[in-house]
Amino acid sequence: MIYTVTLNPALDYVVHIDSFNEGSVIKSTNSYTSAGGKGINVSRVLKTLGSPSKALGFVGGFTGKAIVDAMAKEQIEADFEQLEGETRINVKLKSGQETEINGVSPDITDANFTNFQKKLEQINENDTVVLAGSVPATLPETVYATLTKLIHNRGAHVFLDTSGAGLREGLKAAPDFIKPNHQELGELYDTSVDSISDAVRLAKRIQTDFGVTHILISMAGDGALYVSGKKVIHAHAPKGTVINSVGAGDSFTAGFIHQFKKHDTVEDALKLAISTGSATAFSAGLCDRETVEALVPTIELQGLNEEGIS
Ligand SMILES: Nc1ncnc2c1ncn2[C@@H]1O[C@H](COP(=O)(O)OP(=O)(O)O)[C@@H](O)[C@H]1O
Ligand SMILES: O=P(O)(O)OC[C@H]1O[C@](O)(COP(=O)(O)O)[C@@H](O)[C@@H]1O
Repeated sequence: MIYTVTLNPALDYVVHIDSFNEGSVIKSTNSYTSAGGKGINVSRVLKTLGSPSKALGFVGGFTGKAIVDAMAKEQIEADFEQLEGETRINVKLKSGQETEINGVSPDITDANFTNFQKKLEQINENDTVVLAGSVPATLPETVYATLTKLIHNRGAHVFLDTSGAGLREGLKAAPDFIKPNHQELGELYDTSVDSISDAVRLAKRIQTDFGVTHILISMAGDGALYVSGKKVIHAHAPKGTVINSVGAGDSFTAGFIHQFKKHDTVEDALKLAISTGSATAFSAGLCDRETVEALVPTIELQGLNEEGIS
């Protein structure tokens, strides 16, 4: 079974405008809401690809109810801990450029967290648990390390997709898979990633410093890297018109796990990951299966040496 954990879900409010002028009244040309937050998006895309999953995390208020209703409508199993406050609204402004205003997370009490941890007792050996998204303000930065240890004790694998302090602390518990994007990777070592070889060098440092087995680095239009042991693979992203890249990273994660859980090669998993991420980037909302399947045969992989050179 695949579980997704979203500690900090969001109702995404996607607003299209012709141009953004600060201080003026702007009429949107199109807008919609979407149940979001990283683990929730992963569950939604897994469903599209044909993998069942169960979504765990915290929701509250009318925004939380909108998420619960959306999951039920899409027939995705979910078991969220209910909070007193309201799940945040994240505004995604599309004006040619993409601007994001992410809301404030509701409070999570000690009792809420204890109830949530009880839900993790259903996890069994060989399950995969995706821990994804930012750490809410009322939880400690070490929360992903705590959860990773707990999940490892139950014999399951952990896929961690987060950034900043949550990633830095989470790495200390050696999750099995991580997927920072190239900016998040740079932030981890207080540097910038300006080339594929920069990304490979830092991925190798993560191997040495934290002992993570499968390191995926997504790089938007530059595709993605997979680093494990001595293996280094660069997957090229297909060319296309980007309509909405919100959820592209989560779609990439879903594509990788869907294929990897079938015991296919990492090469096949990487091809599906790129196809799924790019299919979402080329779509108005999250991807559909036809768009993903059409991209798979177009994806090119390139083996690199440990310096990131072909
Ligand atoms: N401009 C783009 N062109 C083609 N594919 C893209 C583009 N942006 C994102 N993608 C696809 O989505 C995946 C994840 O994108 P990325 O922006 O790196 O993730 P995140 O949303 O986590 O920052 C990429 O590996 C790629 O497959
Ligand atoms: O938890 P975070 O890091 O604030 O991110 C939440 C946002 O990320 C998303 O999950 C999209 O993530 P990606 O674009 O990285 O796939 C949105 O649905 C949500 O608004």
